[in-house]
Amino acid sequence: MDFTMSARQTEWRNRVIAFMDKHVRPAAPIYKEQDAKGDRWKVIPVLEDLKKKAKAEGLWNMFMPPNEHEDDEFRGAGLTNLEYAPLAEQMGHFYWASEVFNCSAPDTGNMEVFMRYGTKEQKRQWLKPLMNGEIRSAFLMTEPAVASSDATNIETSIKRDGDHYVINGRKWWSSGAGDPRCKIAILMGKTDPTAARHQQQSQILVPLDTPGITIEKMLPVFGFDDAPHGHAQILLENVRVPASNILLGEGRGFEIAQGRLGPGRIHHCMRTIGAAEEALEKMVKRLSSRTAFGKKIIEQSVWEQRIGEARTNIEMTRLLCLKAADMMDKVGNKAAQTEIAMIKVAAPNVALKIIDDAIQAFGAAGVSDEAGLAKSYAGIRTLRLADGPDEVHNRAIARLELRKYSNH
Ligand SMILES: Cc1cc2nc3c(=O)[nH]c(=O)nc-3n(C[C@H](O)[C@H](O)[C@H](O)COP(=O)(O)OP(=O)(O)OC[C@H]3O[C@@H](n4cnc5c(N)ncnc54)[C@H](O)[C@@H]3O)c2cc1C
Repeated sequence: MDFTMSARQTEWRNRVIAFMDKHVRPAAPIYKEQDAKGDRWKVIPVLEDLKKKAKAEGLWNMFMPPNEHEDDEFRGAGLTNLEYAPLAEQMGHFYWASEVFNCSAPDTGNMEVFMRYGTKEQKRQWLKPLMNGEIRSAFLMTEPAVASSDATNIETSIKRDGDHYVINGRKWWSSGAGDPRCKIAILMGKTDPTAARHQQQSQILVPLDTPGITIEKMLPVFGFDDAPHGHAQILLENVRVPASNILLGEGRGFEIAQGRLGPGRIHHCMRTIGAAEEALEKMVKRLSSRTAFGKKIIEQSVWEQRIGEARTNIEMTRLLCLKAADMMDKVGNKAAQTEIAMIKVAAPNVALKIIDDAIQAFGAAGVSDEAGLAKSYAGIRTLRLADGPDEVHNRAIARLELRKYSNH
């Protein structure tokens, strides 16, 4: 085991840190101001400016793994998961920063789907503008009517009709669908309800301007609308798309879902560690600057305990995250399943405790929008649900653990 960063990793990390310090951090108040002004569902100008700068510096599509298909037309930065991990962590210091580098969800997962499973034509039509940061995308799986953490429950129907498929159903928590640049959705639904459980579902491309699509409402997270990205509830009524929009073929939805979520989950975890670091820094600075009951608040031993635990937990979580990333590179996403599940549960829980302590350290300012902590808490809290709730991942971990002792 070698815990030192490679020269390449260090170089990329330093470049991202320099960009964050020089461009992103100073732009945070501008982002906040532009976000607050006027329409909620709009393009935020400072973000577009930052995207141009990042692209010009080659800090672009860094999440995209080395191109397995050797297709030059669709090549990202070519970093491994292990090389990308520390970069995503840096982006996680601001909830909107990953988009600056064209590394934000759900586009990253969707781009990987196009990369792995799309036809050349589908790649040209959708992957290219996504890679250029010109459009955005959504992933439509979860449904209000069923427990969607078990994806076999998904009910939206996808029926073949001549040269087309016709889609009917209601989706919700379709992240990113509020953005005016969001043009394409990857939808999961049932093509054959009579097939074997894991062969009933398929994934299909649905351009969001197709007739029959209605955004019924946007769903807030603890009162935050997460604009301009947002989370939509979408009704699909007799939505007709060409038969060629099906990905990989009928009944292969689960196979695609498996491929999609490995890297996507771990990107969230890496960014979550960045959010925890940001909260810890704010906590320490705030406590060092205020006095109560005759001494600096930070000198109260309870804060030493909280800060000590926070640092230890961040280090443990980062190591687990890097281990999962390394395994994905070396033995593949499937073999790294348990590590991915472990970090998927650990990262948000660790970060939430730290953010909660930081909120406490700020007093009442912590629960307002003054310190950015309330928004951070709300965002990270959703990660105990999004991409599957903690219980489902713990179940997978526990099952492997039980198997170890099944002979006894
Ligand atoms: C902010 C946010 C963004 C999201 N973005 C997207 C998106 O872009 N696209 C998309 O398709 N979905 C998205 N989701 C939806 C998310 O993936 C689902 O909410 C999640 O999979 C859980 O499904 P559910 O809400 O239907 O909960 P349910 O399946 O109804 O589960 C409810 C609860 O039951 C418990 N539970 C479930 N299974 C077990 C078990 N085996 N053992 C013990 N307890 C269990 C858990 O506590 C779970 O939280 C998003 C969600 C949020 C909050």
